[in-house]
Amino acid sequence: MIEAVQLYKSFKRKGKKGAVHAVRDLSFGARDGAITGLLGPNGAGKSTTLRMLATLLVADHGHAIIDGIDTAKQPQEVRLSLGYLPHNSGVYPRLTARENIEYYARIAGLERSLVRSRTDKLIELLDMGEIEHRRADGFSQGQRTKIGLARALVHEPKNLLLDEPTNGLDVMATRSLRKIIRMLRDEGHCIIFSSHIMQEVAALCDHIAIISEGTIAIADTLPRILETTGQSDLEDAFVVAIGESLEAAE
Ligand SMILES: Nc1ncnc2c1ncn2[C@@H]1O[C@H](COP(=O)(O)OP(=O)(O)OP(=O)(O)O)[C@@H](O)[C@H]1O
Repeated sequence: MIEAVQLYKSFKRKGKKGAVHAVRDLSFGARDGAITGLLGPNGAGKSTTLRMLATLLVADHGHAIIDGIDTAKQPQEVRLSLGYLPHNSGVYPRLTARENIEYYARIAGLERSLVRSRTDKLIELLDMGEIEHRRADGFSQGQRTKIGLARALVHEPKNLLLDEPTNGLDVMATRSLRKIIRMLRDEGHCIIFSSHIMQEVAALCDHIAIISEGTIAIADTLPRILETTGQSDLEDAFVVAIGESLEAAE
């Protein structure tokens, strides 16, 4: 279970007055055994929110609670139960694809035999055989995303935070990813993924949190979001929810 409670995060602007209010008064929850989609336009605050949940950024105000633990107070403990795919996939260019994954598996404390078997499994699942022994320097966006995903998944974490996980993936890799995410959901994992792709979120998510200008415009199941906004598809509902949220903020 992941809860964001009234999170705020601002960034100072170098050499300028004022700050960018990336996230403001943002609250939502993500259940275990469910896929929660964080859906929002460019610059809405999705990555900033995920980075706070992943303990990489400290909120100015508010709390992020993961399985009852406050991420600001016990970040090390929280990290043990987290898999995180950052927006830029965070790949080490001098390591091969396999080395990138195995390195994370070792950091997560997996035994040597598990490091090998889990890495083998993910390389097969994500169809990475051809790049397994190549250095990541120069990899395409999709190839980097696959490494980032494998690293997020290798220790089979209870909670998964995926920042635009289909970024650069081809059709087959996207299908494999959906299969993996659904399988993990059915095993009881708590999964949050960010996206600005409506079809992807509508197809995969049990719960959707629409974010606009750093705050949650609406968070609910797809049928209830359609009902509340009086629309018949997610794209129209998204436009209505964001418009209402901006009006309320004025
Ligand atoms: N380190 C930073 N320094 C300054 N501004 C930042 C920083 N990180 C994020 N921002 C700003 O905060 C706002 C939210 O950014 P964020 O990356 O969280 O949005 P996003 O919803 O993930 O966007 P996208 O879909 O384009 O990736 C943006 O205006 C962005 O420019």
